[in-house]
Amino acid sequence: MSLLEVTGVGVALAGTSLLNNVSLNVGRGQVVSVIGPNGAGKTTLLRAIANDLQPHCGMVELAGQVVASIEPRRRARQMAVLTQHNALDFSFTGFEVVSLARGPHSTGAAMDRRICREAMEAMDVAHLSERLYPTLSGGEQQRLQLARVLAQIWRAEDADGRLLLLDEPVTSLDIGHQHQLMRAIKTFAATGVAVLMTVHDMTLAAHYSDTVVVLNYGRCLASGRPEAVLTESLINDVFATQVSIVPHPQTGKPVIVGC
Ligand SMILES: Nc1ncnc2c1ncn2[C@@H]1O[C@H](COP(=O)(O)OP(=O)(O)OP(=O)(O)O)[C@@H](O)[C@H]1O
Repeated sequence: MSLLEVTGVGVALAGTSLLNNVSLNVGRGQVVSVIGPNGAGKTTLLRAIANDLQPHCGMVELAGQVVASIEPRRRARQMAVLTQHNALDFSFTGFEVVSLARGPHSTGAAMDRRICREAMEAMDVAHLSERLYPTLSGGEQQRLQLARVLAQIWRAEDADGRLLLLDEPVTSLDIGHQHQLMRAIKTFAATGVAVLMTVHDMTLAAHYSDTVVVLNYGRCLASGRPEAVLTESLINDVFATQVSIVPHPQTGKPVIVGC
């Protein structure tokens, strides 16, 4: 059984169907990327999984338990969510922002500080500890928020069955930090965490994901290994564009080139 099991989920808001019969699985240690055009339903899917939206049908289970039925504080030790918008106008320091993640835990101040420092090092933001959050650049804020969600589910011994949900985590990041972040996510997943993220850059998704899920008009169109799913015909159809796919010179993984 996979750690995250989404089965036949449907979501409707304001009389409009936003997700229709969506199913997917993410196992421990796996990285799964959801791709699709603007408005396809990617954020809605993450919100339904995080219990932020109530599906009108279907089921979301984490480690065999219906997510909506998990006690909220326990759920916060198991599941961390990076949303697209993380506005914060308080003059918190970088370290204080990351420390917010340890609220659901009772691991003690010394351990919490250590975990926050380790998560900040993983996201290359240790040097921003004393900086005031509102004074940071967009990319620096993004990486700090990433450190916060990692710190929330950092240790396997704090929760059985950890899930990381990331909505467009590489937005605002330069190419160096995009790859550094994706490598850090892979390393983190390897500690037994299931990772589900939305990504617009299909080349990045192909390079770092075990599975790619294609969503359009709230429906799951394809799911599988990146090399199998990311074909020119599927991308051209779904995104109404013309792309070429060439193998990466070192890894052989698909590189998607728009024109
Ligand atoms: N509260 C709401 N009421 C009505 N429609 C909504 C609501 N929230 C989202 N939608 C619509 O649902 C659709 C899916 O939105 P969603 O944010 O999930 O798309 P997305 O795939 O994440 O898009 P993007 O790539 O642009 O971030 C969009 O057409 C959006 O306008």
